[in-house]
Amino acid sequence: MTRKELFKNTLRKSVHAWKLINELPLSDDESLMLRHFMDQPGFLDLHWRMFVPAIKGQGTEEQKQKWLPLANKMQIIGCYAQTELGHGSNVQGLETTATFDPQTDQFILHSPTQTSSKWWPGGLGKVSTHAVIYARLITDGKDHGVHGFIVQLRNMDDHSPLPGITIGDIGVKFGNGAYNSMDNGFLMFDKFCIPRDQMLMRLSKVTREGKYVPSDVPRQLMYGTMVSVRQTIVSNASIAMARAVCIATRYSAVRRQFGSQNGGIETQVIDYKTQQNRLFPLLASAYAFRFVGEWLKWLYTDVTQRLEASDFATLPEAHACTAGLKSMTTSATSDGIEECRKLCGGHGYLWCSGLPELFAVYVPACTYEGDNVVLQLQVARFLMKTVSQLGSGKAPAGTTAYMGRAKHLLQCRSSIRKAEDWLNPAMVLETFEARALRMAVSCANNLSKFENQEQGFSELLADLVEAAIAHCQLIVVSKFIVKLEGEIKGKGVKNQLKNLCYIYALHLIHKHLGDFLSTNSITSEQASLANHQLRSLYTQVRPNAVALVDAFDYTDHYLGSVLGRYDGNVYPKLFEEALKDPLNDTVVPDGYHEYIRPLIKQHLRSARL
Ligand SMILES: CCCCC/C=C\C/C=C\C/C=C\C/C=C\C/C=C\CCC(=O)SCCNC(=O)CCNC(=O)[C@H](O)C(C)(C)COP(=O)(O)OP(=O)(O)OC[C@H]1O[C@@H](n2cnc3c(N)ncnc32)[C@H](O)[C@@H]1OP(=O)(O)O
Ligand SMILES: Cc1cc2nc3c(=O)[nH]c(=O)nc-3n(C[C@H](O)[C@H](O)[C@H](O)COP(=O)(O)OP(=O)(O)OC[C@H]3O[C@@H](n4cnc5c(N)ncnc54)[C@H](O)[C@@H]3O)c2cc1C
Repeated sequence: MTRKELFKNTLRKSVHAWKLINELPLSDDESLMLRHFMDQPGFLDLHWRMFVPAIKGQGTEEQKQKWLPLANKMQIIGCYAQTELGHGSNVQGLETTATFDPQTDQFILHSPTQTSSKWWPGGLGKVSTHAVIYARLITDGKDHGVHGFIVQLRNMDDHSPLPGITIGDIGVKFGNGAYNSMDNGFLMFDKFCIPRDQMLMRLSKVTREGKYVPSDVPRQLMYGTMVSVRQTIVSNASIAMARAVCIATRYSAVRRQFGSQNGGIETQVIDYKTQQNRLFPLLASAYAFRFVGEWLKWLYTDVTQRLEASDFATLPEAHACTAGLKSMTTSATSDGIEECRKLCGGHGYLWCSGLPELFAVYVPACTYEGDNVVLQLQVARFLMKTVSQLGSGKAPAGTTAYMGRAKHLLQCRSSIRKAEDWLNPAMVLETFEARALRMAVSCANNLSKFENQEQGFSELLADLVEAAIAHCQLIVVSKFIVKLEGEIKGKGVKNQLKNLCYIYALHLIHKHLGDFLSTNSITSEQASLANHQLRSLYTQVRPNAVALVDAFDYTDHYLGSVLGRYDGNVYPKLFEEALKDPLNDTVVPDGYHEYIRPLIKQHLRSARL
């Protein structure tokens, strides 16, 4: 499809989905499933996942009563317009202004520079009638920083932009199809006025007289919508990873190369240890991200309930966990999808493998909802704060509880003696805890050598990100282990999940061996025992690998992959797909008479001479 056709088709699908949700009707969870099966980014994502939650989280009761019924019935369509051409990560650096005018009781929204243009918001370019806009609030000449406002963008009769608003699509993005179904947009305000009651005022307020009343709750609650979406992105990572792994695993069982003597049957590529060493950790990651996603959903629900009761104690941890896990899982999933493409050899590069489009649509997850490095630095700040408070009497809680055992973890030596010890949950956990704590403490020690903490932080950014990643990996491993300790129906299933859990943990040890050795969390002998155990786990997973991806229960239609077909009938179907290509509509291609024939004839003439 052309971009215009793709966009229009996405509108058609979205509206059809909305009709089904209402007619059947579907619950929230079922609607989310429908979104997965629709399998295309579109304006509904931003309306439901960001616009509505922003009003719910930051609006007053009156604002919610006014706007939510309209939004819930989709009588208005909204998006989340925060990022600007000049600033995305640095939210405090946004330039759009919202200046209160006491004469008219309105805010005047203005884009003072080109870099202040809103740039990227999904659904903004062509669809949304409304947006939650983030802009600097100015009253009486004083800048109070960034706040949210509900703004109507387009005329409700003919969809034209309202006077004072310039709006459009930012252009084609990475890949053919992929995220191009979405109208990511730009927007400029030219002294555009909105009534005062359209500032989202649950947190802070501007009175009729123009007095700014600051929030009596943490201002970070303004970032709540991002926390909520980051949490869902972790579960989505599992879905995308599982999809790629399903394709690569099934195809690896079908594909045969080498290994035959005297023309006998060749080896299935899945039987090569190198293939297993690349594939099975990804299979394990798909399960690991699902379990950590379930846990994160619980954490998010818990913090939301606490916030409603004005208990803000767990907000920093919820922020660190959502930011860090969003970052870690999306980076691993993007890399994993690309690895799956390579695991499928040349055919993985074909569009009909399903992997190129999956990669193209998935990879912006490393950037949207917070650049992955920027988010790990938030985790690092949280960790540095936690380390600095050790010994102050305030015991670390939640995912940093292990730091409360700093004395032991800083000096303990791993008691792994034989390969099977690497299947001991307590020993594995302690190894990850020791590594994470030692990396964090080492950063904190290095930071303390700087007179200026911020300067030290800047200098040590790369080390801090590594420490943050180590902490996030510990969370994923620990939540997998907790899952195993819970109720799992069927001993066989439990055994398989156990294998995957230890593959996940041991492959991380192998991948980040430098961290584990340099922090003395393990010795090189213990590392080689881990490798030995990993190989043995691969052998145990091998007979069940296809069943473990079948368990994701993806239909062929959803997978959209010739290589990942359930029936394994890959080769005839590759031919069928090839023959569908428009280039094969004619035997002699368009352009033959114009370019190829004259070229060949010229050679023939010169040959005769
Ligand atoms: C192929 C398969 C896919 C299947 C998909 C299927 C279905 C999908 C279904 C649904 C889709 C679901 C979701 C997708 C929907 C939409 C996604 C699409 C588009 C994405 C939209 C966006 O990108 S919106 C824009 C997002 N922008 C960002 O994320 C900006 C990143 N920057 C920031 O967040 C912040 O500015 C910052 C955190 C980097 C720094 O903030 P700053 O104010 O400067 O703060 P600091 O000084 O550093 O810290 C101050 C203080 O605040 C704490 N803090 C910061 N953030 C938060 C927070 N969010 N919550 C709580 N606390 C926070 C920080 O820790 C500091 O604390 P201390 O003072 O105590 O240290
Ligand atoms: C597909 C897609 C959809 C989007 N949808 C929306 C939307 O609906 N609404 C919306 O408001 N926004 C949206 N965005 C914007 C998105 O949220 C931002 O692009 C994202 O937050 C990253 O910000 P940035 O582009 O400013 O990156 P930058 O911050 O400019 O990042 C550039 C580089 O600088 C590095 N960097 C930046 N700051 C630091 C630092 N402090 N320390 C170390 N390194 C640093 C980053 O790691 C990165 O390598 C979308 C983006 C994409 C790609």
